[in-house]
Amino acid sequence: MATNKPDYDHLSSSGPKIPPMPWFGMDIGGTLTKLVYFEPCDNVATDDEVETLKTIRHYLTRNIKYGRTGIRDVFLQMNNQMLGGRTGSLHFIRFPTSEMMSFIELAKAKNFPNLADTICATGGGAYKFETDFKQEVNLELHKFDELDCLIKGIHYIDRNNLDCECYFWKNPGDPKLAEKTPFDFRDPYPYLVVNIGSGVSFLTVRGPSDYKRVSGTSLGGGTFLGLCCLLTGCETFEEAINLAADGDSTKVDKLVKDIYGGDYTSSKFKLPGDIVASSFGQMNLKDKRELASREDIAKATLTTITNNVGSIARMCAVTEKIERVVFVGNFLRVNTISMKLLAYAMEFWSNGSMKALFLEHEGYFGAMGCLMEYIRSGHHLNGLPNGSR
Ligand SMILES: Nc1ncnc2c1ncn2[C@@H]1O[C@H](COP(=O)(O)OP(=O)(O)OP(=O)(O)O)[C@@H](O)[C@H]1O
Ligand SMILES: CC(C)(CO)[C@@H](O)C(=O)NCCC(=O)O
Repeated sequence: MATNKPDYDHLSSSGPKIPPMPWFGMDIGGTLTKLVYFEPCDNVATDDEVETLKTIRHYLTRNIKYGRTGIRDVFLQMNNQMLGGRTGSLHFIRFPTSEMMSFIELAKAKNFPNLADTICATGGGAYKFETDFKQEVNLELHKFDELDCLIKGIHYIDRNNLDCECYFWKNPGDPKLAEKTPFDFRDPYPYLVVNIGSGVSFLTVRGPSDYKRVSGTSLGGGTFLGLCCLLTGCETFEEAINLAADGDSTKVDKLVKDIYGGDYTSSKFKLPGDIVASSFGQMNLKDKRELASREDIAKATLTTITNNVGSIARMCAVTEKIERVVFVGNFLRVNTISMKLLAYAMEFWSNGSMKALFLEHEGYFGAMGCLMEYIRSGHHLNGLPNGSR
């Protein structure tokens, strides 16, 4: 993807000795745990490897649902991938982090520690659950930094997805004309990446290994879901998004025109009447509260969080003199409302100079980067206590 020499050439067959199968990368986030699994299909496996792969196929890649809450995102599967000199498919799996103890129990029941003695993990849960993995299933968690993994994962997937990974929204403000459009991201630097998970991190990326976290906000995907559950009584992210899709946030928010009776136009300042002056600004009045439906409240919650993230992103981009802003994280899953809002807001507030970009594997980059770190580690991690590298 980059004009600069990429930093993952070491994943080719000429790199250091590759680690034993199975190859997993796990990102244990504040809300969701993401798992990327590389399944080789090149028929060069040893007998031991064949057995291991067979067992994993039985439990993992043969299924698309695991228990009540685990899901494999089949539509994101990447075939014909060359990693560490092997050819195979990348599988993408997620489950709520609140189910982690059940996952560990399941791994114990299915004798997973017989298949692997090392698991590479990133995200806050790699630290939080480290002793549980050790005590319950005798598995060493080898920890990698979540933002390093995020950037590595973005670069790998963008470069290697045979279908187009990166896209933008054409005419985002017009429901009839809005159109998802491929974007050529081969020469990406510099760009700002906005990772909207439970909380939000903002990073400037100026080269394959030249990046820094420039800002963050606690008002993120976790806030949207938490507030929506509190205010509407919904139970899941999908339900919250479906409610929002049928809602009208202007019943909840106070717009500029609710204050001015129209646009705010003076000799010095201009604000269109249709933009939000105060999120939830009508909800102090009993009669307005009675008129607002659950759908309206869900839409207002989604709009509030999205606009706030968009506004911080724009400020970071201005300060850092960057024009391309890449939004990732599972908050954007099945959430075209927020993507279009972000796309419209970035364009509108920057007078067309900034572009909002999105990536198909939105929440999986950390787990992908973690898998790459495992492969890069070669044999080094296996059998060594964590931290001895
Ligand atoms: N099935 C789902 N269940 C719960 N939240 C979901 C789901 N799908 C999308 N989301 C949204 O995605 C957010 C979590 O995103 P993501 O997985 O990228 O972050 P995380 O890694 O859990 O959090 P953090 O990086 O802050 O530790 C949730 O807060 C919610 O807004
Ligand atoms: C704590 C992390 C990095 C965990 O992924 C994320 O949730 C985040 O960036 N939260 C925002 C923290 C802040 O206010 O900067």
